Amino acid sequence: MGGIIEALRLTWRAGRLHTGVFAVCTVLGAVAPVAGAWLTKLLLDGVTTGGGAGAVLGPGVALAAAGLVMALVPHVLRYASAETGRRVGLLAQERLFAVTERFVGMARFEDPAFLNRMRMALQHGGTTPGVVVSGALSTAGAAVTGLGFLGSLLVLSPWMPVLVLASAVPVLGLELRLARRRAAVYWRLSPVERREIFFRDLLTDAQAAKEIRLFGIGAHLRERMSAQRRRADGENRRLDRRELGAQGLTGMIGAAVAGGAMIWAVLAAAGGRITVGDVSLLVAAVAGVQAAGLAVVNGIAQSHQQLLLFTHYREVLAAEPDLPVPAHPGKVAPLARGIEFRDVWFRYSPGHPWILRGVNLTIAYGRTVGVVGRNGAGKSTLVKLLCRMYDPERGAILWDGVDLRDLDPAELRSRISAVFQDYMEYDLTAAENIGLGDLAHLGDRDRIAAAARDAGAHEFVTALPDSYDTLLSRLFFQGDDQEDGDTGGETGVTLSGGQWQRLALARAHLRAERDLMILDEPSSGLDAEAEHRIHHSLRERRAGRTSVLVSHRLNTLRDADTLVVLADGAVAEQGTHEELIALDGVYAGLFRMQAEGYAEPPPPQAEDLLELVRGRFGL
Ligand SMILES: Nc1ncnc2c1ncn2[C@@H]1O[C@H](COP(=O)(O)OP(=O)(O)OP(=O)(O)O)[C@@H](O)[C@H]1O
Repeated sequence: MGGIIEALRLTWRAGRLHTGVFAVCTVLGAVAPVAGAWLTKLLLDGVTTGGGAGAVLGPGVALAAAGLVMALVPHVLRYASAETGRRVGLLAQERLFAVTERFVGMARFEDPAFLNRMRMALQHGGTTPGVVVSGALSTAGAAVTGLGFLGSLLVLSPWMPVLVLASAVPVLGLELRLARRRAAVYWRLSPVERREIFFRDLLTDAQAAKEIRLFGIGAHLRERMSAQRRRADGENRRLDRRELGAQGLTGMIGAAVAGGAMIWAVLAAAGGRITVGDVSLLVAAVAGVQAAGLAVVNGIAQSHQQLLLFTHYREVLAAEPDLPVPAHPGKVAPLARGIEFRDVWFRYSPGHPWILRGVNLTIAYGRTVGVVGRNGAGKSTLVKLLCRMYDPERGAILWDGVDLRDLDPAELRSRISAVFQDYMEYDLTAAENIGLGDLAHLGDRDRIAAAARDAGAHEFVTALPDSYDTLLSRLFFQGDDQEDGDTGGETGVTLSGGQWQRLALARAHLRAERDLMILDEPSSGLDAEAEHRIHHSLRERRAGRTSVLVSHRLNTLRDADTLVVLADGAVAEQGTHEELIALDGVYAGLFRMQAEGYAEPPPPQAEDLLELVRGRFGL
């Protein structure tokens, strides 16, 4: 019931005028057929009883008017219904995405069950209200038509309406069962369809195209995509067959009732018990009641099915926050003392292994902390916890002594600038790619260019065809949003990996005056010269600022105030570069290994080369 009320409320909010037009047209469309049948009877009786022109003129004109209404109403109804659908769809989508923005952390976006529900909510949240409203209105309209015809039948024979109504009861039961089954199948198929979409996107993705071609996995992926489709088709086919059987049965019941009524009417007319007009009325009434009954049943069944699917939309809207936020969170003051990890334990879910097992770490105000560790040691996890994308399971992270959980997450993030390891590449212009780092400066070209200069991006951006206005995408046409979608135009350009990374850095630089700068592998894709230049500018910008740097290139972290080595979920070593080298532990080992790797190898001897060639060609 709550679902119906919410669906109706959503429709009303989306467009009162269209909902009103919808209702009025439904009533007109419902009354017109009954009026038409009665007017036809009056007309025929007027002709057969020889009442003259006066007896047929009135019903004739009224019949023409009813015909006009019946001709116009479906078109207006279709428009009102489509417009209501569009408005409700937009409103429902906006509400859904507003809810996802309220999720403070990332866990929801990594939860397959939630993603399934979200997909169902997106698919049905916008359509259900329209279907329910049109279902309710057309059910009400059909009920009016049906009652009108039932009354007409009652005038002709008392048992006829009972017979016709009785034949509708099993139909309703069957349709409701089918509706429930269909809703259950949709839910069951949601992950299957998400997988199919995944393979479909992969097969048309420019980034994936290289590997797909080189590894020759196109047919394999296509088969996996088709397998998902076949599975969904199989379930839908079974359902359609059930529906076919059920509807075939109900159709036969309806035809038998209509045929019986017709025979009775013809015999009654032959016996002189009813007039020719009565026969016409009876035929129209039986067909009308049956059509109305079917419309009522379909309306109820469809609304029932849609309301079952609508529960996903309601559940997403009612979803609890993923991370608790106090009703009156504390203000986030500018960082003055520092950030402290106090015995932080973290795993991604109770089913996942512990990633951090009691991390104790202080990031003092104005200092740079470099974080080092092997792949999977938990460095990026630490960074995400620092931005409160997740909460520690035990222990706490303190901002000047205040637990992050007691602070307003949006305010906390407004004090942080970051380049994540998996930074975004937005299919937008170069200026927007940088400007998104600080929306307040999205239109400030000077600041954007300054941030680009600091990140070593200005030169290549100004060399692009439209400089900062160049669209960095091969998915859309330049200026796509102003032109017709398929008229073509200039395609955008795409950047190299290192160039994208510089843009991500520029985005972070745009908000560089924030209290904390986090750089997770900011130079992994840069050439040696760019890396050198960028680290030089980072060093200058970082001076006196609090920053956390994560990198596997240990020489870029050498001058950090503190180096922290993460191993086995905890801080294994901590100190300056010199202290850790003197300690001769994990860091010293890693540093030596890299230094040796960078050292010039001895020139190969002729004998070595010969050996290599022999080995390669099996000589
Ligand atoms: N969203 C996630 N859900 C579940 N496990 C995750 C998630 N993200 C990371 N992990 C796991 O957490 C561990 C630590 O990952 P993390 O990305 O923090 O490591 P890292 O030290 O940054 O590694 P790298 O040097 O390779 O970047 C890994 O074992 C990884 O599989």
